[in-house]
Amino acid sequence: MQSVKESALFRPFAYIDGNWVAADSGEQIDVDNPANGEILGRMPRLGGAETERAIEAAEAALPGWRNHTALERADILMKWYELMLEHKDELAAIMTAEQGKPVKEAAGEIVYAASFMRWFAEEARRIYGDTIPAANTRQRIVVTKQPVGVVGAITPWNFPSSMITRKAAAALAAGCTIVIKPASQTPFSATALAALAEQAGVPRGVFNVVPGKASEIAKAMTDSSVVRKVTFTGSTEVGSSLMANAAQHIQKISLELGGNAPFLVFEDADLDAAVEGAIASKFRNAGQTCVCTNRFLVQSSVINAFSEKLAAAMNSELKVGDGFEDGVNIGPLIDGDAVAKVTDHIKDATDKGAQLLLGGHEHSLGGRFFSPTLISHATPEMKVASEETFGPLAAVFPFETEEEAMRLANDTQFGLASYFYSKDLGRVWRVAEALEYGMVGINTGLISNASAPFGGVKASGLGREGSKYGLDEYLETKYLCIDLGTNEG
Ligand SMILES: NC(=O)C1=CN([C@@H]2O[C@H](COP(=O)(O)OP(=O)(O)OC[C@H]3O[C@@H](n4cnc5c(N)ncnc54)[C@H](OP(=O)(O)O)[C@@H]3O)[C@@H](O)[C@H]2O)C=CC1
Ligand SMILES: O=C(O)[C@H](O)CS(=O)(=O)O
Repeated sequence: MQSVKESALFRPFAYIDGNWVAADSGEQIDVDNPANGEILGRMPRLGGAETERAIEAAEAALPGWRNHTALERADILMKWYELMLEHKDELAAIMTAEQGKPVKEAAGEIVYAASFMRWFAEEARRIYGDTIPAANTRQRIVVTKQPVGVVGAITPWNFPSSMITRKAAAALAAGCTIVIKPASQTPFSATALAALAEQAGVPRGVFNVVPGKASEIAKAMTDSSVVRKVTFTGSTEVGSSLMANAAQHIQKISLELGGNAPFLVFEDADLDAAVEGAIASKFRNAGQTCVCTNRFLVQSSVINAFSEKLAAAMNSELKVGDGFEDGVNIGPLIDGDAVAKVTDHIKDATDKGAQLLLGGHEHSLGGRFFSPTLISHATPEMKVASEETFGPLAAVFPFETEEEAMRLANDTQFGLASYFYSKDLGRVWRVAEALEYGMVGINTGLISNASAPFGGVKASGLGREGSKYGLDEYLETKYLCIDLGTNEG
């Protein structure tokens, strides 16, 4: 396989108004490979001035883009979709090199990322309005939908492609233009998408990528009255700050933030299915997803059987290593801070009485590799109960009754994803309705897809991405009141 850097999609430049540019200051970001710490490449480190220029370009491109027909926008998104699939392996290799996830998983993310292009290409042609019966014969009431305008987006490192397309595809389908700041640890996946946007015929200025100084770029976005919508995926603390700053110009805002997902196993669950779902929901991206299970809550009568089955599955199914190595399904964590956080959560739990059943330490490969870890006898006093680990740590907490399970599951500031296994129909409805989360996986550990509304409540964010609801985030509703006058002569 050719070196990642030899790919025509490997673009060490920002992308503004259809031009590939460096930073005004000449500054660059060193982007390393999490598997070995080697510098993969350097990306321009842009600041506020360049971001303002990108916003101007997006503003200039807006009339032309919003005046394309929905079919024309849909066709361009479909071309972009086809190009992503055509270049799936190149895009996956770039992602594995900068983010670390196993290349098969990276290819899966490219397919997932592309699915948002297809989904919103289809939705673009179904942006409907209403006519509403007026209270008198002179008037006609009409409701239309129009694009909000220029969008500012900031995206995370853990899904470097799909977190961009989940926003950009919806924005462009609605007729908006967009300026995107990718995570500094994974900017090459973003500029690779820009290279394909060009080939797909996305007009200059419609899709812009500004890697660089997060605070400065974000400030340029929220200080601008031209930017009418800010959309963010990342930590709750950053999301909260963006929401406050978006108030300056009453910008619409969407936030996909942190999580603390419970995974409940009731006594009537299919334990083998629950273990399969546990592996899927806990260890995807080495546990570095906001919808990963953070707490396994297991009814006492089945906790030993579940824990033994989960330990056996982790032992036999999980292989740690470089994401380019065949058979590896647990890559390195993104950086040293991530390793330190997992280590801290494990030590805190065992110091407070948790029992270590598997792993518990950095992997023998060293660096950012971490052994998948299982602990039992976890309690609410432990950090892992209230903080998002964002790594390969499975913590098992016992409960006795359904009521106790609900109390434990909802005892968190977060409300993004949740999961539970039960075959009792009455319990399925009671628990699904009682869980205070935006998303509930029932007898499954994998819930993410473009046709469903992804998002959370409480400290996990605002708004939904994907599904028909994801398009509404980029539309304004306009009410037309038409007076036909009298019909006397
Ligand atoms: N709900 C969801 O889908 C997701 C939620 N998350 C949550 O985010 C956390 C980990 O992800 P992580 O990427 O580290 O989160 P961060 O919030 O640190 O980073 C996310 C993005 O925000 C940028 N950023 C950092 N500081 C600021 C700032 N002060 N103003 C504006 N933008 C800023 C980053 O830029 P730079 O890289 O240059 O620092 C990056 O592009 C976890 O809590 C996780 O749960 C993460 C991914 C998805
Ligand atoms: O950032 C994330 O964690 C993603 O939203 C998770 S998913 O959409 O791939 O499930």
